[in-house]
Amino acid sequence: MIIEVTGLVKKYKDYTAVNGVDLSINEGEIFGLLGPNGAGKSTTMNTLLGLLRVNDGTVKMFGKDFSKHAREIKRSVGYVPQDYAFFETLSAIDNVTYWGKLYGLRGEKLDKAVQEALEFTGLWDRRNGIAKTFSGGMKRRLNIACAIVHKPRILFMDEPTVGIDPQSRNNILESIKIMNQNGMTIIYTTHYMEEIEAICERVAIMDFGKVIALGSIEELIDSISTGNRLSLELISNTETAVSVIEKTDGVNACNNINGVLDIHLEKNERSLTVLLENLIQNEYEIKSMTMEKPNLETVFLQLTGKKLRD
Ligand SMILES: Nc1ncnc2c1ncn2[C@@H]1O[C@H](COP(=O)(O)OP(=O)(O)OP(=O)(O)O)[C@@H](O)[C@H]1O
Repeated sequence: MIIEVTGLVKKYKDYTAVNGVDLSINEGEIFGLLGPNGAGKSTTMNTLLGLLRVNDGTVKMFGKDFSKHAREIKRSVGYVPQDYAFFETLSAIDNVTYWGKLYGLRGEKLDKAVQEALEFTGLWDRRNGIAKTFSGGMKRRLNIACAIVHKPRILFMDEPTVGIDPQSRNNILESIKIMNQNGMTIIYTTHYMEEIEAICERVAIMDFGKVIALGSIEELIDSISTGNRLSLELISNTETAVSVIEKTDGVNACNNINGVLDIHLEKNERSLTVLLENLIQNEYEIKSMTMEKPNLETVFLQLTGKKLRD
């Protein structure tokens, strides 16, 4: 276990933003913190990083109590904040050098580390460019270069893809996988479930300052009772089909949405077969059909009754 958090509480005056969070993170994993805006992800991350004082609870990193060994622990930790952590008026190379120096690197070791961080983030060719002239994607990559120059063992990333185009986002997600393959443990917050599904092994889902579910993506999906969701278009008689479908074994709900039947199936391997057999027996003809498997959004919806991005 590289990080162990027990009973973490963080209050802002009377408001409890993190309310008794327990987390255990294994060395070498990409661990996701998923939750809607305001769930307490950033606050959790900032307390783990020692940037905010905790009101209660303990944090251990590398087996050591953070409150007693903060200085030593911080040398092996990197942080990519949601906001840009570089000077807009400095060049990329000057920014990364600045961060390298803050972590105690000097001389050739510093130069080599700066080059490696800029090469890794694809910014070496633009190293003399001034940060404020960079595109959103390049700025996000520069933020990462500043955070990894000292080669941390644990990297915290707080929504590092906010406000960038899909190509830059994929580029960043790919580089996270490479850093992880090279041995870095990564803690990643986002409110995009697709990002968690793309890179994380395990995820903690947060809502109102609490962890409401924790496990691998498969474990979380297996833990809910919701099955597949079917969108079905019939050639005719859509209205009468609703009651037939609703009465079919294995169907939880059926709604007619502008001529398309939105059907929620039970978590049962046979529910689709039974439904299709019933429709054919009743002489309904199918025009089109798409099926959506349960995902982390479904897990969140079942646990909280609301959507991740409401
Ligand atoms: N400095 C602060 N003072 C008072 N309240 C705060 C402060 N920072 C955060 N909060 C509140 O604490 C709660 C948790 O915020 P936090 O930023 O940790 O959530 P989050 O899950 O990271 O959300 P987001 O995805 O929007 O960053 C929110 O209700 C927020 O308004």
